[in-house]
Amino acid sequence: MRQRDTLRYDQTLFRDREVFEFAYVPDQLHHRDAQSRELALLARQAVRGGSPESAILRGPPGTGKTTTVLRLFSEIEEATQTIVPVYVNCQQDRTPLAVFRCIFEKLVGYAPPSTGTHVDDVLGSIVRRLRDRNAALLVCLDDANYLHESGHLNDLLYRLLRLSEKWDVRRAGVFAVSSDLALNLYAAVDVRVRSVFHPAEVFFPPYTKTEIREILAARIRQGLYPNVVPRAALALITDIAAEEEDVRVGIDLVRKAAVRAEADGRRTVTRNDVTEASRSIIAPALQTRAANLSESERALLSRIAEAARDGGAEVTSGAVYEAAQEYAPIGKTTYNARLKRLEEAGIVDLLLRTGRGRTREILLRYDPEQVLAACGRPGRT
Ligand SMILES: Nc1ncnc2c1ncn2[C@@H]1O[C@H](COP(=O)(O)OP(=O)(O)OP(=O)(O)O)[C@@H](O)[C@H]1O
Repeated sequence: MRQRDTLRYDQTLFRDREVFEFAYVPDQLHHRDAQSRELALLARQAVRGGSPESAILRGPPGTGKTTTVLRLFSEIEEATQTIVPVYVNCQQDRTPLAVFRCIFEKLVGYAPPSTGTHVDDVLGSIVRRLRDRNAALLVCLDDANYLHESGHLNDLLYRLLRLSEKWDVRRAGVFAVSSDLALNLYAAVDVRVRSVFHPAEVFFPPYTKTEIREILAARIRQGLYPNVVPRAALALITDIAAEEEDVRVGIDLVRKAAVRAEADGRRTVTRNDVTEASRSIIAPALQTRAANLSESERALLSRIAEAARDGGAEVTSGAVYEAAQEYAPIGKTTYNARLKRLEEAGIVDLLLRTGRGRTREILLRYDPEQVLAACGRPGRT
């Protein structure tokens, strides 16, 4: 009986909840073939006694950088013992000692003593293990920008990449990951390091809307029972994730919407579940957009959000103008210019309605409470 493929009323909507966990690495990555191939090629240089090559992985948040590396690392681990892939989260481990402790733990199988350990002692143990196994290190420094910020990037890279010269082991490879597009990690290291660090640059562009939909659909197939997320709900989730330019937002929305439906005893997710779930998701794009507005534009946006929150469905330009006058009188031209700015900023849509007289309807693209929070005002208490 195909029990796992059918859903009974007393069952959960989830086939596998782990599929929606933050640390989940899918077996198959979509739309990252080029990057996966390039990184595999760099790692492969270590086969037959060589050393892995280094790379800098750049791309905005949620473009699959970490997942692509972790996927490759688990394939390497299955395939060979002569490359030792080590993943380090530099947001957590920001000093050379902390990073070398991670490497030690991976090689030895347990953590070094937590106090009184000097970096050279840890390094000594690492080198002995590498020699015993005739293995080469391949270290992923995820969020390497934190190492740069803490002032340790140079020192760490220097020690790591010079290991081979000093101790006669195979040269390590480094995959340095950064989602800070304004930071050029290679330019940030000094000449001493550059003499040993020759990274390839691997770029991860934002996913298109179609790509986001395909990634989400695959995740849904894996983690939920069939037909739990109908087409219309997936379309809305895709719209929101594409607007945020972050597939992670979409994955989180699927999980939250399914949890809502499940709690209600329903077998399918509705668009309303998605809208409700989206309220609890931080909207990074909205935050940035609101932060770029002037004080007076934000004040106007707050009036619109209050009207949408309190007044029901339709918010007209005329009504908001009246409400705005109560706070600080402004002329029609200034008002219209500010309204236009809000539209250009991608926070509202202005809809001209013709009929009896011409009315302009203001449609908020985000939940009113979220808009108020982004404007720095408390929401409904
Ligand atoms: N191509 C893909 N196929 C399947 N899932 C993906 C893909 N790309 C990203 N994901 C999923 O999206 C989420 C975010 O991906 P990931 O953490 O790898 O992004 P990132 O670029 O490292 O982000 P950040 O810079 O914020 O750390 C993860 O849950 C991951 O599983």
